[in-house]
Amino acid sequence: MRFAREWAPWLAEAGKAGRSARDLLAEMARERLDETAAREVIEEFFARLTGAPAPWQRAPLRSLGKGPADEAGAFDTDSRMPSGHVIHAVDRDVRVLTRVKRPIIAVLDNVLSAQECDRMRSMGRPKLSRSKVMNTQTGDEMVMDIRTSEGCYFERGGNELIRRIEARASAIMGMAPEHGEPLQLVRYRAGGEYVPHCDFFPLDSPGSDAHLAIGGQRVSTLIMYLCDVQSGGETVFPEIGFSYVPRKGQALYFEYTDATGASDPLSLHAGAPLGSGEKWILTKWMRERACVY
Ligand SMILES: O=C(O)CCC(=O)C(=O)O
Ligand SMILES: [Fe+2]
Repeated sequence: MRFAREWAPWLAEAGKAGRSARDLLAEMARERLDETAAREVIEEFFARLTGAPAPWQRAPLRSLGKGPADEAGAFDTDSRMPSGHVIHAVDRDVRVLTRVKRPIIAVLDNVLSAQECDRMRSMGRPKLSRSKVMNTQTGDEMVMDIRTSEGCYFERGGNELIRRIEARASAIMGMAPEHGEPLQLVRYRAGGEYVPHCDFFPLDSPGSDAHLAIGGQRVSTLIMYLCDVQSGGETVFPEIGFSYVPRKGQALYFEYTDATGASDPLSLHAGAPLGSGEKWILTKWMRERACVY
């Protein structure tokens, strides 16, 4: 392919310098190259010259404000979430309590009323079944020990309450509701957990393809907490030593995929084992494009 040949000398230099695939993509984007074409060239370069897949997800962990990640413009973009201490989320003023710069995280208060939390739990209770996770090889959803909880989905726009919560989530996350996956409800019981994982689909796993085809990569997550938790059950970000203790009506927003499609490995997170009682969460994931199911 002539196009790939033109880029070959530059790619060879970049490869020797150990630059990551996402740095290369960001530079090609600045040169106004079509993103799909650029990704193909990068994939082909790594396959031919190194015999390995392009290291999209193996970006080294760098400190903020220093190093090639920032030169390439990665992760120094502003959050999609509106700025300011209060977000006017359609029918409710949501207060920002805490922000983390990388990975982008915000702790949000007053996202749901106590009655809304209770109603979502009672709507979901009869529909619960064991939670599944994606098999990275096949893309199938499977029950696995790494996620010990029960859950269900609510059809998008399914009723007035769901529409209200979806509109609020969309305002908080700065993405149109059509980019959202259906809301997912999860209940953990004592001992239940979700071991450390990233919410974005790994680009080097064949199982991701079918999921990426629906609306592209996941870009951000909003976890809404439907009850207080007595012990354990924190949402933990082990790479940065950050831990959030669930509080009814609050939410945790985090964002991990930038405009070039690069996803931040520092967004690794977990639902820590629950000590006693129950933990209920309601989650909205946003995709790069409108998701059509
Ligand atoms: O339970 C939690 O605190 C985290 C849940 C989570 O990460 C997920 O459902 O993807
Ligand atoms: Fe997650």
